[in-house]
Amino acid sequence: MIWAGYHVSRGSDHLSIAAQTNGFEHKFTFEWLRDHCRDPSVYDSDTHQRSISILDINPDVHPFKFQVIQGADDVLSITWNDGHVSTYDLKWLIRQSGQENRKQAFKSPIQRTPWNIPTLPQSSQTNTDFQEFMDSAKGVEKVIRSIREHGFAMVDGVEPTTKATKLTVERMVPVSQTIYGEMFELRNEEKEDVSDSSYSNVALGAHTDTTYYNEAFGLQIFHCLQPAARGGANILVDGFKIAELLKKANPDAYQFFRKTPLEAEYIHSRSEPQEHYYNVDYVFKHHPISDELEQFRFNVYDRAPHKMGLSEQRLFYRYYRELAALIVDETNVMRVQLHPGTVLFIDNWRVMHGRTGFQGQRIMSGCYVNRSDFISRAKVFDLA
Ligand SMILES: C[N+](C)(C)CCCC[C@H](N)C(=O)O
Ligand SMILES: O=C(O)CCC(=O)C(=O)O
Repeated sequence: MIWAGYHVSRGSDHLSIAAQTNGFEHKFTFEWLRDHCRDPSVYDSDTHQRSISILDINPDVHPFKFQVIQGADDVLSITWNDGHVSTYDLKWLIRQSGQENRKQAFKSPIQRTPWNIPTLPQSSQTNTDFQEFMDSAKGVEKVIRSIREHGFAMVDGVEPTTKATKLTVERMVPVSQTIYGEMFELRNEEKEDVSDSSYSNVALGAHTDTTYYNEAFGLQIFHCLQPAARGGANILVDGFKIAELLKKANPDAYQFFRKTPLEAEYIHSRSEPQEHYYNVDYVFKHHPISDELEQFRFNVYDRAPHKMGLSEQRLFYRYYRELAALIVDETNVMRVQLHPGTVLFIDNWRVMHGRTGFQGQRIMSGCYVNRSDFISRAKVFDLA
C-alpha cells in the first residue's frame, strides 16, 4: 500500500512502513502497535497516560485488515482480530521508530555551549528584565534557554526581599522543600544546629550542591540581599567546559570519572541527627541512550570515605588532582559580584558555584528546584 512516499506492508508479526526515497523501513510489531493505540478508550491524549495493562492485550493480536486514509494528516487504520480499531497519525508513528537511529532520537534539542573566560556568553543572552520575565512567556523562555545553553541565567530588577525572590522563581518552577527549608537566607552568623560550612564567612571552592542526594537538585538560586563589606563575590565554573578540557588533556582520567562512582554524604543537624544523606554516582554522568554528557557532579567537601582498592586509590588521587586543578585555573573561573535586585539561576547539574571569603554581614537568599520540575518546564518550550 503506497502512501505519500511510503509503502506499508505486513510481515509475520509486524507492519513495515518503508520510505520510497531510500527504502528505509520503520518496523513495528503488532503488539507494539496495539500497545500504542491512541484511542481514547485506552489512552488519554491530554495527560499522555495509558489506561490499560499489558495483560489486557492478547499476545496473539494481529491485524484483520489495515489501510492508509489520506487527509490533512495521513492516518494508518488497523482493524484487529478482536474487532478493536486503532488509528495512528503516520507522521507520529514514524517519529516513534527506533530503527533509524535511537541515539539520535534522544539527542538534546538544545545546543549546550561550554564556556570559560575567553568564551563567556553575552549578558544580553543570559540576563532578562524582571518585568519581561513576569509578563511574558517569552521572558520565561529566555531564562530557560539561557540555563539550558549556558548553565545559568539572571533576572534583573527584582525587589531585594526573600518574598520577591520566591515569587520570581515560582513564575517559572516550584520551589523545593529541603532540609534547608524552602527559601533559605544564608547569613554568616553561626546557625545553632546547622553544620554546613556555607553558613559562615569562609571561602568555598567551586562545587555542585547536594551530591549526597539521590537526585541532586536541578537548579540553585541565589539573590544577594546584602553584599558583604569586603569580599564575598561568587564564582561560577562551567563543569561541561571542565569535562571538555579534561577529556582532551587526559582521556583516561575522563573515562575514570565516567565509570567510577564516588561516595558523598552529609548530616544536617549537629545534635540529634535525624538524617544521614548518602549517595554514590559519577562525576561525568552520561545519558543512557544518547550518550551525551548530562550531569557534572563535583564537591570535594561532601565526599564520603572512598572504598577503593589500591590501584583505584592511586588512579583516583592522580586524576582528582588534575580535575581539581582545572576547576581553580583562572581561565575557567567567572567572578560575579551579586547585588540586590539580581536573581541568579544556576544549573546545578552543570555549573559549579562558590564564593570568596568575606568580612561584614552578608545575606544571600535562595532556594533549590527539583531537576524533574525544571526539565518538565523546559520541555514545554522544546528546550529539553
Ligand atoms: C544553599 N544552602 C545554604 C541552603 C545549602 C548549602 C549546602 C551546601 C552543601 N555542602 C552542598 O553542596 O549541598
Ligand atoms: O554564599 C554563597 O554565595 C555560596 C554558598 C554556597 O556555595 C552554597 O550554598 O552551596
